[in-house]
Parts: sequence; structure tokens; C-alpha cells
Amino acid sequence: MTGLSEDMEKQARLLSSQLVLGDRLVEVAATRTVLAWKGIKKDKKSSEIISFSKTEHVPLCDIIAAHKNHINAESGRSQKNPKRLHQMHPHAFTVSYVRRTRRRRRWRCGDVTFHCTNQGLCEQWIQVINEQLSLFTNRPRSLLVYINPYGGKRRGERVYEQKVAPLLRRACISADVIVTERANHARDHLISQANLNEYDGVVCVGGDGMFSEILHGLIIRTQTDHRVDRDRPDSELVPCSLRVGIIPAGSTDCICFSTVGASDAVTSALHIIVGDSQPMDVCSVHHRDRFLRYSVSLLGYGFYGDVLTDSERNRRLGPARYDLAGVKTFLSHKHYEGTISFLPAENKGTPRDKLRCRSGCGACQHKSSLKDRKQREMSEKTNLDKDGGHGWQVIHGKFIAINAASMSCACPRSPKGLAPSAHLADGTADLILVRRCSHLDFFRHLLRHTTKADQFDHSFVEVHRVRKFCFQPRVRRTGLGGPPERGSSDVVLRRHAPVPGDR
Ligand SMILES: Nc1ncnc2c1ncn2[C@@H]1O[C@H](COP(=O)(O)OP(=O)(O)OP(=O)(O)O)[C@@H](O)[C@H]1O
Repeated sequence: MTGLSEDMEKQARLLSSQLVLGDRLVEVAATRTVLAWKGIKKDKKSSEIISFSKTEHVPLCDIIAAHKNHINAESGRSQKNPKRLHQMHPHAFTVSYVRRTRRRRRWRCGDVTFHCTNQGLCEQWIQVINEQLSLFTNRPRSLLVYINPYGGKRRGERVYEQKVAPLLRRACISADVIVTERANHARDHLISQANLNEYDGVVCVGGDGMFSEILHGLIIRTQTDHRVDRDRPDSELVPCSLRVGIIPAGSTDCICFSTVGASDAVTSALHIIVGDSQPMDVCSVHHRDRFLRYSVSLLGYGFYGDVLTDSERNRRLGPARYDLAGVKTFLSHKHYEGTISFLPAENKGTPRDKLRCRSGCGACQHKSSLKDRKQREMSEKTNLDKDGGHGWQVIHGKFIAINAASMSCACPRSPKGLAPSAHLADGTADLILVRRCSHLDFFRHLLRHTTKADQFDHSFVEVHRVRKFCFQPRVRRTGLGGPPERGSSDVVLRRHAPVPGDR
């Protein structure tokens, strides 16, 4: 037998045969971790089999499935001299796998078809490969899919049917699909009707708003099932047992872009199929000991809050509504007065370091135990009660924008995002305060979101990495924006929902 590669020689082969690939004879071997093949030919003099090409291989964790092919008489016609080879190898199977492209971290599905001499061998190959794939317990078998038909450019259903469903079928993953009929349909269904035990994950086909609905549905359902009081900011949330997959079909798709590294339906579907996951921090927002909402991306008060509020009124305009609302809000140039108190995150890097959070990020690996977190929370509380909040910092001022980013919030328009160094799952958020400044200065700051320049390098911008923060707007007066009632909002960062992420 010819050697495939040194690495393969070290591992026990599950199966090894001489098959045909295209117009050449190859030796193919499968181990527990890799499928590899190499071109071979018979030496005319010695009749020995010798190898003549370099080994190609696909890691098993990148294989989607192996399927039997239905060969037709035409197959192979375009190739050099395949007819005889194919007559001698009339049975075939195709292995589908993840192909990484160089283009902006996009993944595609690649196929390689091997021809065998007999049906038994063909079936043996399919069985061996699929048996190994079934050992990957992180891969989903059954999914619950929610499609928002009105998100973004209203292409959710088409994107799912054309790009995602065929891949799920190929990977033998079953999917129950619900096309939503109204806002909060998915959230309500998850809270009160969905039989979550039947599924390995939930898939969101839509934008950030739709993801937020699903996140709320899952977290609220889990907390209700475990009788956790959501109104208490110090309640320990019970993690959801299901992962959430995101197929981007919205306007900005920032959560998908920041976690997967690309805003592309096929790439997301492939991440879901191979069982990738990425934990994410979830931030809970409370007002006077009442739970308001959860957030995993951006909480914006002032400029971004106003842009979102205004854009909601023009939803019929599609993604262009953000541009319109952005220009209007920018021209209005409002500022908001208030007091921000925050608890800085210690030993968690800084929002201006050059680290970029990717899957496998060291800062997000550390899982503090429940005991550690309880102790930290107790000491934070004691410090707060003892001397009015030792460790807490307080800033009073007039602000154009107060933003808390629990992730970079990168999107195709702003590839490094609002908070380039924010981590996905380290239990902190980057609190960005833009103080009152001139129109021109604010424009310069906004412009930097789209360039490589440091957007925090302005005298009127400050940024802090925080665990918790609280905003107390000044009582509303004529000409001053902000919520009508007096009171403060607390934001608490937690680790929580896993989503498929980049590897
Ligand atoms: N069938 C439906 N009809 C109307 N609204 C819906 C429907 N299904 C979901 N929604 C709501 O549409 C909102 C926007 O959806 P989505 O996030 O998918 O699109 P989007 O255009 O990217 O919007 P955003 O930029 O706000 O994220 C969500 O907040 C969701 O609650």
C-alpha cells in the first residue's frame, strides 16, 4: 500500500480503498479525524502501485454528510479518459464538506465524488463516514426555525428556502419552520407553546430585532420554568439549554456579523450544521427594580436611541430608514444631561487595547464558578452599602450619546464596530460616553466608525469597560430630552446564550 501521509499512518484507518475521483485513480482512507486521498498509478515495469500526487484531505469535523449518487450514463463525458475507469467503477458517493473561502470569512459547501467498483463498497464508505459524524454530539439533529418575512429587504423566506433548507436536508437535520405572522409571534411561541425538549436548537431567520425576540423568548421561558425572579437585578439567570442560530436576513445583522464574522446565510447555515457555538454575554436592564429587557449588542441612550426610535416610524422604507433617521437625528443635535455611575471591570483589558474577540478568545474562556460570582456580587453590594459605592465611579455631564456595547457591534458598514475590542462573553460591556460637542466634532467621531482610526481618540469621548452601570437622567425640562419620568436604569452584565460562532 502507498503511504497517504505520515499523520494518517499514525492513526488507525477505519477504511481504505482504491477509488476513482474524476479521471484518476486515488487511494482514499478514513480515520477518526480525517478523510484523505492521493492520486496513484500502476508502475508499468514492476506493476507496483505508486503514488504521484500530494495528499488532499478534509477534517472529519468539516464534513457535512456522505450520500450515494445516482450515476447517469453521461457522467464523466467531459473528462479526459474517464469512460473506462467509470465503467469499472459504476457506483459513486459524494462527500459534502465545509470549504473556507478567502473572501471575508465566508464558508461554502464543497463536494467530492468518489467512484467505486461495487455497491457494497460504496455503502460501506457512506456508513463509515456517517457513523463518525454521528459521534459529534455538538451537531444538531432537530431545529425549530422562525422566519421573519418582513425583516430587512423581506427576503427571509426566500433565503431560507433557497440557501439554508437544502443544506439542512443534506446534513439530515430536521427542521420545524414557523413563518411569523406578527411582531413578537416568535417570542410568545417560545414562552408559552414551543416544546423545547424536541429540539437541539432554535434558528432565527431575520435581523437583530428578530434575534432579540427569540433571545427574550428563550430566556424568559427558561427563567419561568426555573422560577427565577427576573425583576431582581441580582438574580442568577439559569442558562438556556438550547443554542440560537442566526441566518442573516435583516437590515444590519450586527449580531450575526460580530459572532460569525460574516453576514452570509450559507456561512451561518454551515456553522449551525457543524455545531459551532459561541457563548454570549446577556445584559439585563432594570428600572426601579422592574425588569425591562435583555440585550446582547448595543444599548443606546441619546443619539442611537433616537435613531432607533425614529427609524421604527419608517419601517416601510426598509434598511434605508436607518440612513434617514440618522441624518435627522444628527441634524437635531440633541444632548442629554444626567449622572452615570458604573462599576469598572477589573483585570478585563481595556476598550482601547488592540485585542479583537474571536471564537476561542482567551478573555472569554474563563468561566467563573457560581460561588465566585456570588462572592463578587456580595462584595460589590457591601461596598455600595458601606460608603455610597466604593469602586463605583460617578460622572455627571451633558451627553450626546451614552452607549453600552456588549460586543463589538461590527457590521458590513462598520467592520470594526462601535466597540472594536469589546468581548463576546467576558461578562463586561464597553460604556462609551460622547459628551456634548460641536456638530463637526460629533460628525468626525461618527465618521471614524467606518474607518480604521480610533473613534475614542477625541477629548469629548470617554470609554470604560464595566460590569454594571446605572443612568439617572436629570429631571426633564423644556428643551431637554430623555425619559419623562424621574428614575434610574440599572444594567447588569451576565454570561448566557450560546450562538453558533466562528471557529
Ligand atoms: N410577521 C411579522 N410582522 C411584522 N413584524 C414582525 C414579524 N415578525 C417579526 N417582526 C418584528 O420585526 C422586527 C424587525 O425584524 P428584523 O430584526 O428581522 O428585521 P430588521 O429589518 O433587521 O429590523 P431591525 O433593524 O430592527 O433588526 C422585529 O423586532 C420583530 O419583532
